[in-house]
Amino acid sequence: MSEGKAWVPTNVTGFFEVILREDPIKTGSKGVGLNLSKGVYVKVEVERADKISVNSNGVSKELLRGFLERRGLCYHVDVDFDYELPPGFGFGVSGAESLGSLLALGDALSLKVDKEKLARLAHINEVKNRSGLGDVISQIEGGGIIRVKEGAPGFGLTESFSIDSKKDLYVTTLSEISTSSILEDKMKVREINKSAEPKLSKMREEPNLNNFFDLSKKFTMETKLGPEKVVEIIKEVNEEGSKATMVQLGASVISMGKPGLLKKYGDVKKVNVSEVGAKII
Ligand SMILES: Nc1ncnc2c1ncn2[C@@H]1O[C@H](COP(=O)(O)OP(=O)(O)OP(=O)(O)O)[C@@H](O)[C@H]1O
Ligand SMILES: CC(C)(CO)[C@@H](O)C(=O)[O-]
Repeated sequence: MSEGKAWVPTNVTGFFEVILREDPIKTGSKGVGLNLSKGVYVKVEVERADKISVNSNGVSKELLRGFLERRGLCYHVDVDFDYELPPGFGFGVSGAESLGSLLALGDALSLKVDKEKLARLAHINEVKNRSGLGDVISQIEGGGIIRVKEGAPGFGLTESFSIDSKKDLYVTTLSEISTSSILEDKMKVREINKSAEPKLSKMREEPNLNNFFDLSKKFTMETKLGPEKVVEIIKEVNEEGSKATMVQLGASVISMGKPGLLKKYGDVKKVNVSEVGAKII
C-alpha cells in the first residue's frame, strides 16, 4: 500500500461569463476568482489489485477510474477528503476534488505526469459534469485570478492580481445551489453573460480587491442569482460601510467587513487569500 496527499485552495468566483463548446478543452468561463486559504485536503491510498476499484465520492470517482483504465493500471484506490469549506456552496470544491485527487493519485503511484496535464483532466471532468468551468485554471495558480480567455489550463489564459494575504475576509454559507442546474438553464446563462461581459475589462483596468467586490456585487444584483437572504446580507454589510458579494455559485456570502453582522445569519469562517495554488503535500 502507498499513499499520496494533496491540498487545493477553494475558489470564490465573483462574476463569470459562460462559454460552452463541443470541445471541453475550449469550454470554460471568463471572470474573476479569489483562491482562499481554506481548501480541500485529499488523501489517496493505492494497493495493487486484479481489477480497478475506486472508493470515492462526487465527481472524482469516475475521473480516477478513467485515469487508471487509460494507463492500464490495476489498483484499488481509496480517496479521503477533508473539507475546510463545505461542498455545494460555491467554493469550487468539485474542482478541488478533481484536481486534488489526481495530484494525490499521481503522488501515490509516483507517476511523472506534469501538474498542467492533470489540471487539464480535472477541468475536462468539471465541464463534463457541469460542476464548474473556471475553478481549476484558477486553483492551480493561487492568488487573485482574472480569467481573460476561457478553457482548460494550456488553452485558457489568466492574469493574476496581487492581494494582501494578511487581509481577513469572512464567509458564511446559507444553502446549497447545484452548479449544473444553473449552467444548463440557457435563459439564465444569457442573462449571466450579458452582465459579466462588460465587467471583465473594468476588472482588468483596475485589478484590486475593492473592484472585485464592487463588480461582483453588481453582477449578483443584475443576474438575480442571489437568494433573498444573500441580497439582504450584502445590503446590510454595505449599510455598515463595508463590502460583500455572493460566492458564485452558492448561497454564500464573502465579506470584507467585520464578522459580527454575518454571525446573525449562521456560522462564519475567517479566510485569507491563498498565494499558493494546488500542491502535493
Ligand atoms: N455530476 C455529478 N456527479 C457526482 N457528484 C457530483 C456531480 N456534480 C457535483 N457533484 C458533487 O457535489 C458536490 C458539490 O458540487 P458543486 O459543483 O455543485 O458545488 P461546488 O463545487 O462546491 O461549488 P461551485 O458552485 O463553485 O462549483 C461536490 O462534492 C461534487 O463532487
Ligand atoms: C461556473 C462557476 C461559477 C461555478 O462555480 C465557476 O466554475 C466559474 O467561475 O466558472
